[in-house]
Amino acid sequence: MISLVINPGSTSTKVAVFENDQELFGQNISHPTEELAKLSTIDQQYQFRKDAILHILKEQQQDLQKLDLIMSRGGLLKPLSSGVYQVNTQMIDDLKNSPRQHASNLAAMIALDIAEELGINAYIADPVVVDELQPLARYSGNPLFPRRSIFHALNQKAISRQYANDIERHYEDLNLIVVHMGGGISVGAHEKGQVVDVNQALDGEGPFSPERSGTLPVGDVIRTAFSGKYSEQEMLQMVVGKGGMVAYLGTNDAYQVELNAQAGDAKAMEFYEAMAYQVAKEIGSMSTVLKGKVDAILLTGGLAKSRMLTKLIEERVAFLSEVKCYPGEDEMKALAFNGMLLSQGELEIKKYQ
Ligand SMILES: Nc1ncnc2c1ncn2[C@@H]1O[C@H](COP(=O)(O)OP(=O)(O)OP(=O)(O)O)[C@@H](O)[C@H]1O
Ligand SMILES: CCCC(=O)O
Repeated sequence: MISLVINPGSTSTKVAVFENDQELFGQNISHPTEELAKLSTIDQQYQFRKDAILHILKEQQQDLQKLDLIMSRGGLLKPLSSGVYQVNTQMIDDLKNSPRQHASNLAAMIALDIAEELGINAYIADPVVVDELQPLARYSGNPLFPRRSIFHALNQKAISRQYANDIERHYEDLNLIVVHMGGGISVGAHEKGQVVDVNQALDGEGPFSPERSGTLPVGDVIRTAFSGKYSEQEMLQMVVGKGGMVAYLGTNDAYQVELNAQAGDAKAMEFYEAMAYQVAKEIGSMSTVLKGKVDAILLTGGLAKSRMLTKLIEERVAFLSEVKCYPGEDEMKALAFNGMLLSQGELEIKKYQ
């Protein structure tokens, strides 16, 4: 079974071709801040990402006719249970009308477009809106603003299962704190296979990240929003896209910031320390959700490739439990794996409605 896997992230587009769960070809296309800043509408983003994917496939002489199905990362749909869903027109309508924009909204649209041309099906798995929050986690502080579950569900679940497999236990028997650190950063409390609490990692709360502000002092934000100096769009961009590292240092490239820090740039170094500090605080907070019963803390995502960052985090949270790093993300393999199970009839296809 041959699958095409596509995953538009906030700072990159990943594309791969798998035979069952073995990667035949894979490429991570990075998108610098300046390049993304030119694309203001969802249509422009859609065309840009689709062109990037088709260009790479052509350049690598990948034969699209041999594909059996397309797996893609899910977007900002309504809250859903964990699983695999066939892309349908209802899903595309909801993605197009989503009140929040996010790169992952494009995945199913691009997947369906390519799939229809080839006469095959497209699916999403564990979208960012997987919601397993416990009732107490839904309180914010005002009933107008319930807390929501928007996070890197696909990678957090895949890494958790990989860890469980590594220690020969079942995911459903473990309490884990999983930290995905990419363009956005999510910290999930996994209690016996359910993500019972997680920061709303898109435009809600939690640590700042390469391109997001995370939690901000809310009174100051309201006063700034009503100051007349900024449009709604500009305020939202302060939170997603132009927040965090982009706001402080003007780039979403943490690797470059790390090189600068190592070369003696004190501002870059302090920024890195502050990012680790905020991530560690969020981990501490999630440890109380699990009442201190934490089997392991798992660090994953592009930023987990940085030994410097993971060491800074580890030195603050190692007292809680073992800390393990799974650098990069396993989202592509997780999507391909779901595709393989589907083709073998071992997985239920959920209907999006
Ligand atoms: N070796 C490294 N050291 C430090 N940072 C790194 C390294 N490799 C990648 N990064 C950083 O990781 C970030 C990208 O991570 P990732 O690819 O997981 O994000 P994404 O997929 O675009 O976004 P998201 O995961 O939120 O959907 C970038 O800031 C990149 O510079
Ligand atoms: C939080 C939603 C997923 C992402 O940041 O890319």
